[in-house]
Amino acid sequence: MRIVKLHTTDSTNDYLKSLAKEENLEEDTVVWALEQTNGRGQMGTKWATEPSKNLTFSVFRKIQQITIDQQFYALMAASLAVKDVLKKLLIKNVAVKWPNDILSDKKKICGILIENVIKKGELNAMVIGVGLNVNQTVWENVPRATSIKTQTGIHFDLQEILNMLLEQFHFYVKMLLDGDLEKIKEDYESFLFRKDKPSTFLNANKEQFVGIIQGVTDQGKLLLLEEDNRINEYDLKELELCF
Ligand SMILES: O=C(O)CCCC[C@@H]1SC[C@@H]2NC(=O)N[C@@H]21
Repeated sequence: MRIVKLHTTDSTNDYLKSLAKEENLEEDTVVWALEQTNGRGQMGTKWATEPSKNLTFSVFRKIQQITIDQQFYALMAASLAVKDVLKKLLIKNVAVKWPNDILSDKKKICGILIENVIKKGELNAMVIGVGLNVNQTVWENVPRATSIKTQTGIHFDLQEILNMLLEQFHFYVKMLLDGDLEKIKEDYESFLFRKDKPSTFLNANKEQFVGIIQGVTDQGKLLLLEEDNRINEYDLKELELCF
């Protein structure tokens, strides 16, 4: 495995995507930056963290092994890898807030952003970007953020946590490649934040409604049991969970 360690870049996802366009990248090439000047999250959000304190990295994976239809499985696999590592570090109350926020004690500790690499006009690979809060303890204007240090009181070596994450990620990628998709989905669903509990959501018109999270579809839509006893599917643009 090749790890490209950078001091600063705009976004490790962008860096890895341009690297993939220029050269024939080997599987599992990792770009890790101590600082990102334009870190991005889902739905056009920003991912800004204190330089050198947290992990911001991206992993390259060929689409030949994980198809575009299975892209959500890569997100689930990455989420499970993060969850396992956090549990090994004795972080409490770890859950995934659908689709890509890993929480500890209801606060966000990690975000994952998967993007496609288009080469010569065709889908070539995916880039799995992970932002994990490790040693940062103070956030300005970021509500509900936490880190490994905040949760444990212990300062961790970033390289050590990265190695743990990559090892665990390979474990789940192997599960994917072995076709054990059901197990990945089952494990992901079992650690969904507020699963099986009545929760309040906002729809695209910002109207409140109540639903009970049942699980996810193969494409990553959220399944909600609603008051009329129907189970409806939602994508990220269509709803927001209220805490
Ligand atoms: O919370 C989210 O919506 C996802 C955040 C993903 C952040 C990571 S940090 C490494 C990689 N590079 C980026 O620009 N984003 C991802």
